[in-house]
Amino acid sequence: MAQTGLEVRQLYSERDDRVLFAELCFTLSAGDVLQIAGPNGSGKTSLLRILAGLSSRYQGDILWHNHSLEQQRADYLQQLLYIGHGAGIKAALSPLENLRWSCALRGLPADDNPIRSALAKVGLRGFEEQACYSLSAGQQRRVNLARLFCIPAQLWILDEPFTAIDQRGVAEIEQWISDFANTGGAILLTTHHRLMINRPLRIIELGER
Ligand SMILES: Nc1ncnc2c1ncn2[C@@H]1O[C@H](COP(=O)(O)OP(=O)(O)OP(=O)(O)O)[C@@H](O)[C@H]1O
Repeated sequence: MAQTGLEVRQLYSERDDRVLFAELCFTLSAGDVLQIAGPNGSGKTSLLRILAGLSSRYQGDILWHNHSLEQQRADYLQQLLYIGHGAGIKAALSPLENLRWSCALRGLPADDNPIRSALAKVGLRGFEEQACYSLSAGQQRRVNLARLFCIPAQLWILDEPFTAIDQRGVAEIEQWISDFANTGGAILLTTHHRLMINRPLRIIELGER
């Protein structure tokens, strides 16, 4: 049976005296894909930032492999790959340099080969050493997404991964999500796009009235 990865119990968060979500409960195990849906401003990014350990604006419990996040924050962050909805890169650096930083921050060995492969996988072969400010919005997004392929993780948390991505790229990302889940990864994501993946998809709707 799949090990319970992430468990959220009775999560509550508010912003400016407005409740974003309350009594939110779910589990996310190996192979699961969970979409957080809801209208603009309903709290999707807020929830993902909480689960990525970037915000403490919540009440309730978050468990990773049955232990509270506080007890094993370092281990959790090492197993987690969070891609926020911003570009998430340094514009003055090249894709290669950006990813070297990301890998170094994760304590991965300095080796350009997996980084170059990751950049090729996201369609950036030939752009490895060009400053990111000279890349298009979609290409910059792809630099950030390349982290999916050079940083090992058990859990992907992806905030609007399809932003600025062309139609073919959208289908590719859907395939990456399916592949990651098929190999035992767990994925939590937000998107306004109707996901087409060959895995069972669970959806939690925030801001339901
Ligand atoms: N930095 C901030 N300061 C003050 N309020 C904020 C901040 N970030 C978000 N909020 C508020 O929190 C609420 C939830 O925002 P959040 O970004 O989580 O929504 P969302 O569901 O991700 O929206 P979208 O679909 O537009 O990305 C909104 O009402 C927003 O105004």
